[in-house]
Amino acid sequence: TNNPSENRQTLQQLLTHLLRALERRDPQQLFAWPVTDRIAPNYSRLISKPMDFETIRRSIQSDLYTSLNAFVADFKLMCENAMTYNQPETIYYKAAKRLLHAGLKLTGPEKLKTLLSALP
Ligand SMILES: COc1ccc(C(=O)NC2CCC2)cc1-c1cc(C(C)=O)n2cccnc12
Repeated sequence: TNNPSENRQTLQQLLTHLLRALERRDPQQLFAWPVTDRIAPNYSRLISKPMDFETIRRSIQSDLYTSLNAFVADFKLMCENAMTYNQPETIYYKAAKRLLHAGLKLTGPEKLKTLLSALP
């Protein structure tokens, strides 16, 4: 519809659905909350824009994302941060790589067509 508030609500519903689908692929909840310097030494010095699923959820709820692309950009940032800070042989790097590929498939044009066709 061309009703902005309806469109915003639909986008929020879509993003919340995608967020849940992505969170399911992080059963160990390694991406659920912000990484602290306590569990990852020097993290805040090395990673300039931290991102995690809880922060993404808050952004959806406060209408920070006005497009799917903005949501996907934060998701990719979250995965890329983990592949920057952690060495390739760590569980965090490997989990981030798997999550990134799963996420890009989920938000790719093919899958989105089916999702969008299911919307009201
Ligand atoms: C919210 O962040 C976390 C929360 C919990 C855990 C955790 O449960 N780690 C145990 C699984 C093997 C030790 C790890 C992390 C964690 C994420 C990350 C990321 C995402 O880089 N990380 C990097 C180094 C050390 N720990 C972590």
